[in-house]
Amino acid sequence: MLSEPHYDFYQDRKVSLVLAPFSGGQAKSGVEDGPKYMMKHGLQPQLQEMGWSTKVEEPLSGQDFEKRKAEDVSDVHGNTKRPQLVGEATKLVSESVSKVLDRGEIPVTLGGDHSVAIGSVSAVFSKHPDACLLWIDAHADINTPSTTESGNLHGCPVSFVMGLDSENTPPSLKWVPHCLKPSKIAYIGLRDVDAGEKKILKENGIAAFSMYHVDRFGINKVIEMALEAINPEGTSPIMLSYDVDAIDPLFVPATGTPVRGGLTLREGLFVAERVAETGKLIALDVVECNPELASKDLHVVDTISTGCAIVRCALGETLL
Ligand SMILES: NC(=[NH2+])NCCC[C@H](N)C(=O)O
Ligand SMILES: [Mn+2]
Ligand SMILES: [Mn+2]
Repeated sequence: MLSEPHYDFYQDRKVSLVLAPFSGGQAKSGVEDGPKYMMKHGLQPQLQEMGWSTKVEEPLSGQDFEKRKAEDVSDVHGNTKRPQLVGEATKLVSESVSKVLDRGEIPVTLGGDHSVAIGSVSAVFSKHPDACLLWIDAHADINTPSTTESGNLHGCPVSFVMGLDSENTPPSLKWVPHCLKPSKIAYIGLRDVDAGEKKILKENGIAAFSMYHVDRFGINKVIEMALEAINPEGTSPIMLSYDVDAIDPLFVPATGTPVRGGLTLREGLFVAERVAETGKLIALDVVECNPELASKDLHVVDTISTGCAIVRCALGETLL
């Protein structure tokens, strides 16, 4: 049955864009330019046009993470790469998102690679323990320091906020609160999940909807099943952590770990629209836009305009 759309979280229409130009969660350069490109594309005036008051937070300004990434090869812990950098950057992001929430605004964290979600998710769930999390991604990003094969921490954010394998947490990430319960996260768009991650998903009974489920049931049904799993009463605030590689590389080519066979552009935007319709959105991440990986200018435009469209759709562009 179709329930009436309600927009209680949109009454105030206040948003803060939290710029998180950080690439240390993976090896490639360029993903740190995501926020700059999305701002240049006009995201802020677009949101203002929609009636949102829009502030900008830059928690990483004045830091030299990119320089340190290039120079410091000794920043490793076990198999994980650059834990010191990731620990510092995500803590700054977390403090910023926390401040935004205290002001009663919706934090929109613009990555950067997906490790920045360690910061945003930890802030949101510390403040709203009753919240639930929709993770839209080709990947599960739930590797632990023990299971990660690449050592890239953008493949691990969920395990840190869940406190999995905490005995192997690098010291620099010990500040991260274990604030997310396995019953409060659902995935949509999965199609490249590591063997170790599959085991974790199964053992913890995590709601995981792959591209198979999207084809089998259709995107609307999948979103409703995902929300039913993590938010059965329909009353919880919803955080949306959106990795643009969930959408097929035909539409979003400029991203670091593209996987074919993804969501269509419309399916991808529909997820954001459907969350907007609940009126329960409290926080949003849009991550992994890497303009440097485009092989032609049009690919930059495709990728960045999709990133901006996800933000607008999640904030009700096509509904209000
Ligand atoms: N946020 C992302 N794009 N993550 C990709 C992760 C890929 C792989 N599972 C890894 O752990 O290295
Ligand atoms: Mn991904
Ligand atoms: Mn991801």
